Amino acid sequence: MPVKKLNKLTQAANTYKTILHAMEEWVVIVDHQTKIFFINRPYARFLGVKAEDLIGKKVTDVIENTRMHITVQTGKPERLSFQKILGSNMIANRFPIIEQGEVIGAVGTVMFHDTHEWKQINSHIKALLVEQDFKHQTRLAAEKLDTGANFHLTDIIGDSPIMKALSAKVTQVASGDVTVLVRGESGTGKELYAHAIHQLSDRAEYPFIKVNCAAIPENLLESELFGYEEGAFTGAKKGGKAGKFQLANGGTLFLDEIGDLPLLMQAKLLRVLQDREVESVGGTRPTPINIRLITATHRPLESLLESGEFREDLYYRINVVAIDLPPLRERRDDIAKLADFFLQKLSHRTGRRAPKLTAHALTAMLAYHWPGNIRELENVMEAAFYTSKDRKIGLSLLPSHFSQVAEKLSPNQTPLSLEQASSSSLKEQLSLAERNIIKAVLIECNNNRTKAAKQLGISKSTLYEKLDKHGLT
Ligand SMILES: Nc1ncnc2c1ncn2[C@@H]1O[C@H](COP(=O)(O)OP(=O)(O)OP(=O)(O)O)[C@@H](O)[C@H]1O
Repeated sequence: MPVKKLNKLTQAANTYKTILHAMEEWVVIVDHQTKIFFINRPYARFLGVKAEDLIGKKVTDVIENTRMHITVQTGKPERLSFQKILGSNMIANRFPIIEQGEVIGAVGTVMFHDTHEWKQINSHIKALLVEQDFKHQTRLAAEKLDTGANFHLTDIIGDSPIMKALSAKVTQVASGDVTVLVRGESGTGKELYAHAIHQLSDRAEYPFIKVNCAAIPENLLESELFGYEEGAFTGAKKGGKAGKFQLANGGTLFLDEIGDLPLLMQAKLLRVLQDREVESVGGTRPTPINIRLITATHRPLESLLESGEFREDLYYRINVVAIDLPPLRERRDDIAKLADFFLQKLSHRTGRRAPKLTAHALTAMLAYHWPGNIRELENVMEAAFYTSKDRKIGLSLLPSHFSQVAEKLSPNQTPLSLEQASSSSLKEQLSLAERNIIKAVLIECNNNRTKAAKQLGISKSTLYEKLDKHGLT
Protein backbone atom coordinates (compact mmCIF):
# COMPACT_ATOMS: atom_id res chain seq x y z
CA MET A 1 0.00 0.00 0.00
CA PRO A 2 1.49 3.37 -0.96
CA VAL A 3 2.75 5.36 2.02
CA LYS A 4 0.33 8.23 1.33
CA LYS A 5 -2.67 5.92 1.52
CA LEU A 6 -1.38 4.33 4.69
CA ASN A 7 -0.96 7.77 6.26
CA LYS A 8 -4.48 8.64 5.31
CA LEU A 9 -5.77 5.45 6.84
CA THR A 10 -3.84 6.05 10.05
CA GLN A 11 -5.16 9.58 10.13
CA ALA A 12 -8.72 8.38 9.67
CA ALA A 13 -8.25 5.70 12.32
CA ASN A 14 -6.88 8.30 14.70
CA THR A 15 -9.88 10.55 14.07
CA TYR A 16 -12.20 7.70 14.94
CA LYS A 17 -10.15 6.86 17.99
CA THR A 18 -10.48 10.45 19.22
CA ILE A 19 -14.25 10.16 18.82
CA LEU A 20 -14.37 6.75 20.50
CA HIS A 21 -12.32 8.04 23.43
CA ALA A 22 -14.78 10.92 23.84
CA MET A 23 -17.84 8.67 24.01
CA GLU A 24 -19.60 8.03 27.26
CA GLU A 25 -20.30 4.45 26.21
CA TRP A 26 -17.40 2.12 26.84
CA VAL A 27 -15.95 0.61 23.68
CA VAL A 28 -13.56 -2.30 23.13
CA ILE A 29 -12.43 -3.78 19.81
CA VAL A 30 -10.68 -7.15 19.55
CA ASP A 31 -8.95 -8.75 16.57
CA HIS A 32 -9.55 -12.27 15.22
CA GLN A 33 -7.26 -13.69 17.92
CA THR A 34 -9.38 -11.93 20.57
CA LYS A 35 -6.53 -9.63 21.46
CA ILE A 36 -7.43 -6.04 22.33
CA PHE A 37 -6.96 -3.85 19.28
CA PHE A 38 -8.56 -0.77 20.82
CA ILE A 39 -10.21 0.17 24.12
CA ASN A 40 -11.50 3.66 24.84
CA ARG A 41 -10.24 5.68 27.78
CA PRO A 42 -13.48 5.73 29.86
CA TYR A 43 -13.55 1.91 29.80
CA ALA A 44 -9.84 1.63 30.68
CA ARG A 45 -10.28 4.20 33.45
CA PHE A 46 -13.02 2.05 34.97
CA LEU A 47 -10.70 -0.98 34.82
CA GLY A 48 -8.05 1.12 36.53
CA VAL A 49 -5.42 0.93 33.79
CA LYS A 50 -4.15 3.02 30.90
CA ALA A 51 -5.83 2.25 27.56
CA GLU A 52 -2.43 2.05 25.81
CA ASP A 53 -1.24 -0.67 28.25
CA LEU A 54 -4.08 -2.99 27.27
CA ILE A 55 -3.43 -3.11 23.56
CA GLY A 56 -2.44 -6.59 22.42
CA LYS A 57 -3.62 -8.31 25.61
CA LYS A 58 -6.12 -11.20 25.48
CA VAL A 59 -9.54 -9.74 26.22
CA THR A 60 -10.35 -12.66 28.56
CA ASP A 61 -7.34 -11.70 30.71
CA VAL A 62 -8.49 -8.09 31.00
CA ILE A 63 -12.30 -7.95 31.14
CA GLU A 64 -14.20 -10.00 33.65
CA ASN A 65 -17.02 -12.21 32.30
CA THR A 66 -16.40 -11.06 28.74
CA ARG A 67 -17.94 -12.96 25.85
CA MET A 68 -16.07 -11.11 23.11
CA HIS A 69 -14.08 -14.28 22.28
CA ILE A 70 -17.40 -16.11 21.80
CA THR A 71 -18.62 -13.39 19.42
CA VAL A 72 -15.43 -13.83 17.39
CA GLN A 73 -15.92 -17.61 17.44
CA THR A 74 -19.62 -17.70 16.50
CA GLY A 75 -19.85 -14.51 14.44
CA LYS A 76 -23.20 -13.84 16.16
CA PRO A 77 -24.13 -10.53 17.75
CA GLU A 78 -25.29 -10.38 21.35
CA ARG A 79 -27.47 -7.46 22.39
CA LEU A 80 -28.33 -6.06 25.83
CA SER A 81 -26.70 -8.83 27.81
CA PHE A 82 -25.89 -8.56 31.50
CA GLN A 83 -22.24 -8.59 32.44
CA LYS A 84 -20.86 -8.28 35.94
CA ILE A 85 -17.56 -6.38 36.01
CA LEU A 86 -15.82 -5.47 39.27
CA GLY A 87 -19.09 -6.04 41.15
CA SER A 88 -21.28 -3.82 38.95
CA ASN A 89 -24.04 -5.06 36.66
CA MET A 90 -23.45 -3.69 33.20
CA ILE A 91 -25.47 -3.96 30.04
CA ALA A 92 -23.29 -4.87 27.07
CA ASN A 93 -23.58 -5.30 23.30
CA ARG A 94 -21.18 -7.38 21.19
CA PHE A 95 -20.99 -7.40 17.42
CA PRO A 96 -18.69 -9.37 15.08
CA ILE A 97 -16.68 -7.39 12.53
CA ILE A 98 -17.10 -9.20 9.25
CA GLU A 99 -15.22 -8.49 6.08
CA GLN A 100 -15.78 -10.53 2.91
CA GLY A 101 -17.60 -13.19 4.89
CA GLU A 102 -14.80 -13.59 7.43
CA VAL A 103 -14.86 -12.59 11.09
CA ILE A 104 -11.86 -10.31 11.53
CA GLY A 105 -12.67 -9.18 15.05
CA ALA A 106 -15.47 -7.92 17.29
CA VAL A 107 -16.61 -4.66 18.81
CA GLY A 108 -18.19 -4.46 22.25
CA THR A 109 -19.93 -1.58 23.98
CA VAL A 110 -21.16 -1.12 27.54
CA MET A 111 -24.16 1.18 27.61
CA PHE A 112 -25.21 1.30 31.24
CA HIS A 113 -22.46 1.19 33.79
CA ASP A 114 -24.47 -0.07 36.74
CA THR A 115 -28.05 -0.97 37.62
CA HIS A 116 -28.66 2.44 39.17
CA GLU A 117 -27.80 4.20 35.91
CA TRP A 118 -29.92 1.73 33.99
CA LYS A 119 -32.90 2.37 36.27
CA GLN A 120 -32.44 6.11 36.05
CA ILE A 121 -32.36 6.04 32.28
CA ASN A 122 -35.42 3.81 32.39
CA SER A 123 -37.28 6.52 34.32
CA HIS A 124 -36.14 9.18 31.87
CA ILE A 125 -37.35 7.09 28.96
CA LYS A 126 -40.68 6.53 30.66
CA ALA A 127 -41.04 10.29 31.14
CA LEU A 128 -40.19 10.92 27.48
CA LEU A 129 -42.60 8.26 26.24
CA VAL A 130 -45.42 9.73 28.23
CA GLU A 131 -44.57 13.16 26.87
CA GLN A 132 -44.82 11.89 23.32
CA ASP A 133 -47.94 10.52 21.73
CA PHE A 134 -47.52 7.28 23.59
CA LYS A 135 -49.09 9.11 26.50
CA HIS A 136 -52.54 7.88 25.61
CA GLN A 137 -51.53 4.25 25.20
CA THR A 138 -49.48 4.25 28.38
CA ARG A 139 -52.45 5.62 30.26
CA LEU A 140 -54.77 3.00 28.83
CA ALA A 141 -52.35 0.29 29.91
CA ALA A 142 -52.07 1.79 33.39
CA GLU A 143 -55.84 1.99 33.70
CA LYS A 144 -56.09 -1.63 32.70
CA LEU A 145 -53.63 -2.48 35.43
CA ASP A 146 -55.65 -0.33 37.83
CA THR A 147 -52.76 0.17 40.19
CA GLY A 148 -54.44 3.12 41.88
CA ALA A 149 -52.05 5.72 40.44
CA ASN A 150 -53.89 7.97 38.01
CA PHE A 151 -51.55 10.83 37.27
CA HIS A 152 -48.35 11.13 35.29
CA LEU A 153 -45.72 13.83 35.41
CA THR A 154 -47.17 15.27 32.20
CA ASP A 155 -50.53 15.77 33.93
CA ILE A 156 -48.82 18.31 36.14
CA ILE A 157 -49.35 21.63 34.43
CA GLY A 158 -46.82 24.44 34.72
CA ASP A 159 -43.82 25.72 32.78
CA SER A 160 -42.51 28.22 35.30
CA PRO A 161 -38.80 27.66 36.02
CA ILE A 162 -39.65 26.36 39.48
CA MET A 163 -42.01 23.72 38.05
CA LYS A 164 -39.44 22.67 35.45
CA ALA A 165 -36.84 22.23 38.16
CA LEU A 166 -39.31 20.14 40.18
CA SER A 167 -40.04 17.87 37.20
CA ALA A 168 -36.32 17.30 36.73
CA LYS A 169 -35.91 16.42 40.41
CA VAL A 170 -38.88 14.04 40.36
CA THR A 171 -37.55 12.24 37.29
CA GLN A 172 -34.21 11.87 38.96
CA VAL A 173 -35.42 10.47 42.27
CA ALA A 174 -38.32 8.38 40.97
CA SER A 175 -36.24 5.42 39.83
CA GLY A 176 -34.68 4.52 43.15
CA ASP A 177 -36.55 3.35 46.20
CA VAL A 178 -35.64 6.45 48.14
CA THR A 179 -38.25 7.70 50.61
CA VAL A 180 -39.75 11.01 49.50
CA LEU A 181 -41.43 13.69 51.61
CA VAL A 182 -43.65 16.06 49.62
CA ARG A 183 -44.25 19.39 51.35
CA GLY A 184 -46.53 22.23 50.39
CA GLU A 185 -49.63 24.18 51.32
CA SER A 186 -53.00 22.56 50.89
CA GLY A 187 -54.02 22.21 47.22
CA THR A 188 -50.53 22.62 45.75
CA GLY A 189 -50.57 19.17 44.12
CA LYS A 190 -48.78 16.98 46.68
CA GLU A 191 -50.86 13.92 45.85
CA LEU A 192 -50.35 14.48 42.13
CA TYR A 193 -46.60 14.36 42.63
CA ALA A 194 -46.83 11.17 44.67
CA HIS A 195 -48.72 9.51 41.79
CA ALA A 196 -46.18 10.79 39.25
CA ILE A 197 -43.21 9.44 41.25
CA HIS A 198 -44.86 6.03 41.47
CA GLN A 199 -45.65 6.00 37.74
CA LEU A 200 -42.03 6.74 36.86
CA SER A 201 -40.62 4.15 39.24
CA ASP A 202 -39.84 0.47 38.75
CA ARG A 203 -42.91 -0.21 40.89
CA ALA A 204 -45.32 1.36 38.38
CA GLU A 205 -47.07 -1.92 37.68
CA TYR A 206 -47.63 -2.61 41.35
CA PRO A 207 -50.20 -0.99 43.64
CA PHE A 208 -50.21 2.64 44.68
CA ILE A 209 -52.04 2.85 47.99
CA LYS A 210 -53.00 6.11 49.61
CA VAL A 211 -53.83 6.66 53.27
CA ASN A 212 -54.94 10.02 54.60
CA CYS A 213 -53.62 9.93 58.15
CA ALA A 214 -55.84 12.86 59.16
CA ALA A 215 -59.05 11.24 57.95
CA ILE A 216 -58.93 7.96 59.90
CA PRO A 217 -60.00 7.93 63.56
CA GLU A 218 -57.08 7.16 65.87
CA ASN A 219 -58.59 3.92 67.17
CA LEU A 220 -58.90 2.51 63.63
CA LEU A 221 -55.54 3.62 62.28
CA GLU A 222 -53.54 0.60 63.42
CA SER A 223 -55.88 -1.95 61.84
CA GLU A 224 -56.24 0.19 58.70
CA LEU A 225 -52.48 0.40 58.28
CA PHE A 226 -51.41 -3.06 59.39
CA GLY A 227 -54.60 -5.16 59.00
CA TYR A 228 -56.11 -7.54 61.51
CA GLU A 229 -56.66 -11.26 62.05
CA GLU A 230 -60.01 -12.96 62.41
CA GLY A 231 -61.33 -12.53 65.98
CA ALA A 232 -58.78 -9.79 66.77
CA PHE A 233 -61.56 -7.68 68.31
CA THR A 234 -65.34 -7.59 68.49
CA GLY A 235 -66.69 -6.68 65.11
CA ALA A 236 -63.60 -7.99 63.28
CA LYS A 237 -64.48 -9.47 59.88
CA LYS A 238 -64.37 -13.20 59.30
CA GLY A 239 -61.03 -14.10 57.76
CA GLY A 240 -59.49 -10.84 58.97
CA LYS A 241 -58.53 -7.92 56.76
CA ALA A 242 -55.35 -6.87 55.00
CA GLY A 243 -53.88 -3.51 55.99
CA LYS A 244 -52.68 -0.77 53.63
CA PHE A 245 -49.09 -1.94 54.07
CA GLN A 246 -49.96 -5.44 52.89
CA LEU A 247 -52.06 -4.04 50.01
CA ALA A 248 -49.16 -1.85 48.88
CA ASN A 249 -46.67 -4.73 48.92
CA GLY A 250 -44.38 -4.50 45.89
CA GLY A 251 -45.63 -0.97 45.19
CA THR A 252 -45.83 2.43 46.84
CA LEU A 253 -47.54 3.47 50.06
CA PHE A 254 -48.50 7.14 50.14
CA LEU A 255 -49.12 8.49 53.64
CA ASP A 256 -50.83 11.84 53.22
CA GLU A 257 -50.93 14.34 56.11
CA ILE A 258 -48.20 12.45 57.95
CA GLY A 259 -47.99 15.37 60.40
CA ASP A 260 -51.35 14.26 61.79
CA LEU A 261 -50.20 10.75 62.67
CA PRO A 262 -50.65 10.19 66.43
CA LEU A 263 -47.43 9.62 68.40
CA LEU A 264 -48.23 6.00 69.21
CA MET A 265 -48.70 5.22 65.53
CA GLN A 266 -45.50 7.10 64.70
CA ALA A 267 -43.60 4.65 66.91
CA LYS A 268 -45.27 1.66 65.21
CA LEU A 269 -44.61 3.08 61.76
CA LEU A 270 -40.95 3.61 62.60
CA ARG A 271 -40.62 0.00 63.71
CA VAL A 272 -42.19 -1.28 60.48
CA LEU A 273 -39.88 0.89 58.38
CA GLN A 274 -36.84 -0.28 60.31
CA ASP A 275 -37.69 -3.99 60.40
CA ARG A 276 -39.40 -4.10 57.01
CA GLU A 277 -42.04 -6.40 58.46
CA VAL A 278 -45.63 -5.88 59.57
CA GLU A 279 -47.60 -7.57 62.28
CA SER A 280 -51.35 -7.32 61.91
CA VAL A 281 -53.59 -6.65 64.92
CA GLY A 282 -54.15 -9.98 66.70
CA GLY A 283 -51.44 -11.61 64.60
CA THR A 284 -48.66 -13.74 65.98
CA ARG A 285 -46.07 -13.65 63.22
CA PRO A 286 -44.76 -10.60 61.37
CA THR A 287 -44.75 -10.79 57.58
CA PRO A 288 -42.05 -9.18 55.45
CA ILE A 289 -43.10 -6.23 53.31
CA ASN A 290 -41.48 -4.48 50.39
CA ILE A 291 -42.81 -0.99 49.86
CA ARG A 292 -41.59 2.40 48.76
CA LEU A 293 -42.82 5.10 51.11
CA ILE A 294 -43.92 8.56 50.00
CA THR A 295 -45.32 10.93 52.60
CA ALA A 296 -46.85 14.38 52.37
CA THR A 297 -47.59 17.17 54.76
CA HIS A 298 -48.92 20.70 54.68
CA ARG A 299 -47.82 21.23 58.29
CA PRO A 300 -44.21 22.20 58.92
CA LEU A 301 -42.83 19.07 60.57
CA GLU A 302 -39.92 21.03 62.08
CA SER A 303 -42.28 22.94 64.35
CA LEU A 304 -44.08 19.70 65.24
CA LEU A 305 -40.67 18.33 66.28
CA GLU A 306 -40.18 21.31 68.57
CA SER A 307 -43.59 20.93 70.17
CA GLY A 308 -42.97 17.21 70.65
CA GLU A 309 -45.85 16.22 68.36
CA PHE A 310 -43.58 14.49 65.86
CA ARG A 311 -40.77 12.02 66.55
CA GLU A 312 -37.35 13.11 65.44
CA ASP A 313 -36.21 9.61 64.44
CA LEU A 314 -39.26 9.17 62.21
CA TYR A 315 -38.71 12.63 60.73
CA TYR A 316 -35.22 11.66 59.56
CA ARG A 317 -36.50 8.32 58.20
CA ILE A 318 -39.17 9.91 56.01
CA ASN A 319 -37.31 13.05 55.02
CA VAL A 320 -34.64 11.47 52.83
CA VAL A 321 -35.53 13.49 49.73
CA ALA A 322 -37.85 16.47 50.14
CA ILE A 323 -39.94 17.85 47.29
CA ASP A 324 -41.14 21.36 48.15
CA LEU A 325 -44.14 22.53 46.17
CA PRO A 326 -44.48 26.30 45.89
CA PRO A 327 -47.80 28.01 46.54
CA LEU A 328 -49.57 29.24 43.42
CA ARG A 329 -48.91 32.90 44.31
CA GLU A 330 -45.19 32.17 43.89
CA ARG A 331 -45.63 30.90 40.35
CA ARG A 332 -48.18 33.25 38.88
CA ASP A 333 -46.83 32.57 35.41
CA ASP A 334 -48.71 29.27 35.52
CA ILE A 335 -52.13 30.70 36.42
CA ALA A 336 -53.36 31.35 32.87
CA LYS A 337 -52.21 27.94 31.67
CA LEU A 338 -53.75 26.12 34.61
CA ALA A 339 -57.04 28.00 34.21
CA ASP A 340 -57.16 27.09 30.55
CA PHE A 341 -56.31 23.47 31.38
CA PHE A 342 -59.23 23.18 33.82
CA LEU A 343 -61.65 24.81 31.34
CA GLN A 344 -60.55 22.39 28.61
CA LYS A 345 -60.94 19.47 31.00
CA LEU A 346 -64.52 20.53 31.78
CA SER A 347 -65.18 20.99 28.08
CA HIS A 348 -64.10 17.39 27.39
CA ARG A 349 -66.20 16.13 30.25
CA THR A 350 -69.38 17.98 29.30
CA GLY A 351 -69.04 18.28 25.53
CA ARG A 352 -69.54 22.08 25.80
CA ARG A 353 -67.06 24.42 24.14
CA ALA A 354 -64.64 25.93 26.63
CA PRO A 355 -65.24 29.61 27.46
CA LYS A 356 -62.33 32.08 27.50
CA LEU A 357 -61.28 34.35 30.34
CA THR A 358 -61.52 38.06 29.61
CA ALA A 359 -58.39 40.13 30.13
CA HIS A 360 -60.11 41.80 33.06
CA ALA A 361 -60.89 38.50 34.81
CA LEU A 362 -57.40 37.19 34.19
CA THR A 363 -55.83 40.38 35.50
CA ALA A 364 -57.69 39.97 38.78
CA MET A 365 -56.77 36.29 38.92
CA LEU A 366 -53.10 37.13 38.43
CA ALA A 367 -53.22 39.61 41.31
CA TYR A 368 -55.14 37.36 43.73
CA HIS A 369 -53.19 35.50 46.43
CA TRP A 370 -54.84 32.03 46.06
CA PRO A 371 -54.77 30.70 49.64
CA GLY A 372 -56.38 27.45 48.45
CA ASN A 373 -53.83 27.15 45.63
CA ILE A 374 -54.59 24.99 42.59
CA ARG A 375 -57.59 23.31 44.16
CA GLU A 376 -59.16 26.76 44.64
CA LEU A 377 -58.33 27.72 41.05
CA GLU A 378 -59.92 24.49 39.82
CA ASN A 379 -63.09 25.20 41.82
CA VAL A 380 -63.29 28.82 40.67
CA MET A 381 -62.97 27.71 37.04
CA GLU A 382 -65.60 25.03 37.48
CA ALA A 383 -68.16 27.46 38.90
CA ALA A 384 -67.40 29.99 36.14
CA PHE A 385 -67.59 27.33 33.42
CA TYR A 386 -71.12 26.35 34.39
CA THR A 387 -72.35 29.93 34.72
CA SER A 388 -70.74 31.31 31.55
CA LYS A 389 -73.12 32.21 28.73
CA ASP A 390 -71.39 33.78 25.72
CA ARG A 391 -68.25 31.62 25.94
CA LYS A 392 -66.61 34.32 28.02
CA ILE A 393 -65.68 34.40 31.68
CA GLY A 394 -65.65 37.96 32.88
CA LEU A 395 -64.96 39.31 36.35
CA SER A 396 -68.63 39.03 37.28
CA LEU A 397 -68.47 35.23 37.01
CA LEU A 398 -65.67 35.00 39.53
CA PRO A 399 -66.33 35.05 43.31
CA SER A 400 -66.87 38.58 44.66
CA HIS A 401 -63.43 38.87 46.26
CA PHE A 402 -61.91 38.97 42.77
CA SER A 403 -63.82 42.21 42.09
CA GLN A 404 -62.32 43.64 45.27
CA VAL A 405 -58.87 42.68 44.04
CA ALA A 406 -59.63 44.28 40.67
CA GLU A 407 -60.87 47.48 42.31
CA LYS A 408 -57.53 47.90 44.02
CA LEU A 409 -55.84 47.91 40.64
CA SER A 410 -55.99 51.31 38.92
CA PRO A 411 -57.02 51.19 35.23
CA ASN A 412 -53.44 51.12 34.05
CA GLN A 413 -52.16 49.13 36.93
CA THR A 414 -50.53 45.85 36.45
CA PRO A 415 -51.88 42.50 37.40
CA LEU A 416 -49.04 42.28 39.86
CA SER A 417 -49.39 40.85 43.31
CA LEU A 418 -49.22 43.45 46.03
CA GLU A 419 -46.11 41.89 47.57
CA GLN A 420 -44.37 41.88 44.17
CA ALA A 421 -45.44 45.46 43.48
CA SER A 422 -43.84 46.77 46.61
CA SER A 423 -40.60 44.86 46.21
CA SER A 424 -39.66 45.54 42.58
CA SER A 425 -38.54 48.63 40.67
CA LEU A 426 -40.91 50.68 38.51
CA LYS A 427 -39.20 49.42 35.38
CA GLU A 428 -39.67 45.80 36.44
CA GLN A 429 -43.30 46.42 37.35
CA LEU A 430 -44.02 48.04 34.01
CA SER A 431 -42.35 45.23 32.12
CA LEU A 432 -44.27 42.58 34.06
CA ALA A 433 -47.47 44.52 33.58
CA GLU A 434 -46.90 44.65 29.84
CA ARG A 435 -46.18 40.94 29.75
CA ASN A 436 -49.30 40.04 31.71
CA ILE A 437 -51.56 42.31 29.68
CA ILE A 438 -50.28 40.85 26.40
CA LYS A 439 -50.75 37.35 27.78
CA ALA A 440 -54.29 38.09 28.93
CA VAL A 441 -55.28 39.70 25.62
CA LEU A 442 -53.82 36.79 23.65
CA ILE A 443 -55.91 34.37 25.68
CA GLU A 444 -58.97 36.53 25.11
CA CYS A 445 -58.28 36.61 21.36
CA ASN A 446 -57.82 32.86 21.14
CA ASN A 447 -54.14 33.39 20.31
CA ASN A 448 -55.07 35.31 17.15
CA ARG A 449 -52.18 37.77 16.96
CA THR A 450 -53.75 40.11 14.42
CA LYS A 451 -56.77 40.54 16.67
CA ALA A 452 -54.59 40.88 19.78
CA ALA A 453 -52.43 43.60 18.18
CA LYS A 454 -55.59 45.49 17.19
CA GLN A 455 -57.03 45.22 20.69
CA LEU A 456 -53.75 46.38 22.22
CA GLY A 457 -53.55 49.29 19.78
CA ILE A 458 -50.11 48.31 18.46
CA SER A 459 -48.84 47.06 15.13
CA LYS A 460 -48.40 43.36 14.53
CA SER A 461 -44.62 43.74 14.24
CA THR A 462 -44.48 45.56 17.60
CA LEU A 463 -46.51 42.75 19.10
CA TYR A 464 -44.03 40.20 17.73
CA GLU A 465 -41.14 42.18 19.18
CA LYS A 466 -42.82 42.25 22.56
CA LEU A 467 -43.68 38.54 22.44
CA ASP A 468 -40.05 37.85 21.77
CA LYS A 469 -38.86 40.15 24.53
CA HIS A 470 -41.15 38.53 27.12
CA GLY A 471 -40.49 34.97 26.00
CA LEU A 472 -44.12 34.49 25.00
CA THR A 473 -43.51 33.09 21.52
N1 LIG B 1 -49.75 21.31 38.61
C1 LIG B 1 -51.01 20.86 38.52
N2 LIG B 1 -51.56 20.68 37.32
C2 LIG B 1 -52.82 20.28 37.21
N3 LIG B 1 -53.63 20.03 38.24
C3 LIG B 1 -53.15 20.18 39.45
C4 LIG B 1 -51.80 20.59 39.68
N4 LIG B 1 -51.58 20.63 40.99
C5 LIG B 1 -52.73 20.29 41.58
N5 LIG B 1 -53.67 20.01 40.67
C6 LIG B 1 -55.07 19.64 40.96
O1 LIG B 1 -55.43 20.38 42.11
C7 LIG B 1 -56.16 19.59 43.03
C8 LIG B 1 -55.42 19.50 44.35
O2 LIG B 1 -54.24 18.73 44.19
P1 LIG B 1 -53.75 17.69 45.29
O3 LIG B 1 -54.92 16.96 45.90
O4 LIG B 1 -52.66 16.86 44.69
O5 LIG B 1 -53.16 18.72 46.34
P2 LIG B 1 -52.59 18.43 47.80
O6 LIG B 1 -51.43 19.34 47.95
O7 LIG B 1 -52.36 16.96 47.97
O8 LIG B 1 -53.77 18.94 48.71
P3 LIG B 1 -54.10 18.58 50.26
O9 LIG B 1 -52.91 19.00 51.07
O10 LIG B 1 -55.29 19.42 50.56
O11 LIG B 1 -54.35 17.12 50.29
C9 LIG B 1 -56.34 18.24 42.36
O12 LIG B 1 -57.61 18.22 41.70
C10 LIG B 1 -55.21 18.19 41.36
O13 LIG B 1 -55.58 17.38 40.26
